[in-house]
Amino acid sequence: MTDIRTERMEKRLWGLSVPDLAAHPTVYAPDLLKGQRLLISGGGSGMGRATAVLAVRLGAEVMICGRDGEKLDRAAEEIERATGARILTRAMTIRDPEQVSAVMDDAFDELGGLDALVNSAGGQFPIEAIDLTPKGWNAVVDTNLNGTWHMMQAAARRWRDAGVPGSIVNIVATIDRGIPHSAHTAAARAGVVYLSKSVAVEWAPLGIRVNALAPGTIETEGLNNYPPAMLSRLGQGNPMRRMGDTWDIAEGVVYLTASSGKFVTGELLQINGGMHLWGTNWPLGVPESFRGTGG
Ligand SMILES: CCC/C=C/C(=O)SCCNC(=O)CCNC(=O)[C@H](O)C(C)(C)COP(=O)([O-])OP(=O)([O-])OC[C@H]1O[C@@H](n2cnc3c(N)ncnc32)[C@H](O)[C@@H]1OP(=O)([O-])[O-]
Ligand SMILES: NC(=O)C1=CN([C@@H]2O[C@H](COP(=O)(O)OP(=O)(O)OC[C@H]3O[C@@H](n4cnc5c(N)ncnc54)[C@H](OP(=O)(O)O)[C@@H]3O)[C@@H](O)[C@H]2O)C=CC1
Repeated sequence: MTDIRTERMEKRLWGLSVPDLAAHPTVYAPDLLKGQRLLISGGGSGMGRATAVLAVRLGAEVMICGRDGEKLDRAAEEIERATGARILTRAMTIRDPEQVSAVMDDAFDELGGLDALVNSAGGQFPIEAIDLTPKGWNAVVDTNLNGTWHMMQAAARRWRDAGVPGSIVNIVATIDRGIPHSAHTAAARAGVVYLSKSVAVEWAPLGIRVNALAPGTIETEGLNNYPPAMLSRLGQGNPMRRMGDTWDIAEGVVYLTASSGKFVTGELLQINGGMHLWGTNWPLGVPESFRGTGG
């Protein structure tokens, strides 16, 4: 690890900044998304913000939403400064269907329609499943499963009513071997994956494609929600033995939404260094019974 990276990690400045993202090389042609309109939940930080930067760099118009209006405005200002592109922001929670409906109306009105919805809003807290309270369980399931569903259905209804196609990408998590110490989110994300596969079939006649993207451990400020014990082992929980970056995810989202993905629906794209095959994170530390077993 370089000294600069160590310093950034110690200051808990995870991941690529907006200027980094604005200058990052991309495999895509500059006008790939010209004329496309995207709504990105959780677009004020992390993977959602990286996707917003890549999308505007490729010519798209973007609205980002999340709970913290100041965070969204800060992201929009940084993006304008770094790329010259103006994006729209809306403070809301995906957990409230009425707020979801309002943001979707705004996106369709103010962007003049919508081509793609990217659901990057979500999160959880590490806990041993046996200690979960009903309130904690409900908070995580309501955010990650119900909230994502409200967004998906609200977009799909408007595409159906307008008789136009659309595309949805749901950012989930690597769930193939469960997520010990995060069973609540594993359950919710598994729900989103199979929800996505189900409506990919139901909505194909409407011209709506629905895909999921499973990130592994990705360097974002979201990691500040985790205990230092986990942070010191970050990146070891996959066969590539490193973290991914938000550009890995942003380019994956664009692959699925752009014409490159026009024959892809109901898919789960894993961008995780092979984490679905080997490795665990144990956010609260490796339990005694699993020590020395190689993850
Ligand atoms: C997994 C692999 C790596 C993944 C990395 C990432 O995803 S990076 C991205 C990560 N980014 C994020 O995760 C950011 C987004 N995450 C969030 O916004 C929240 O974590 C949330 C969605 C889970 C809760 O939303 P909310 O506003 O409804 O929450 P609230 O605060 O009102 O709590 C409701 C109840 O939940 C419980 N409880 C909560 N925290 C803890 C805890 N630490 N400990 C124990 N329990 C906890 C508690 O029961 C609480 O009720 P109480 O006892 O207070 O009456
Ligand atoms: N980083 C990683 O290693 C991994 C991340 N993930 C998941 O990927 C997604 C993106 O994460 P990442 O970019 O790392 O983390 P961030 O915490 O940076 O992004 C999550 C975003 O979701 C928004 N959000 C959370 N709850 C709500 C809500 N109820 N309504 C609207 N917006 C909400 C947050 O904004 P605000 O606080 O303003 O609402 C935040 O911008 C999340 O679902 C995350 O859990 C999955 C596996 C690994």
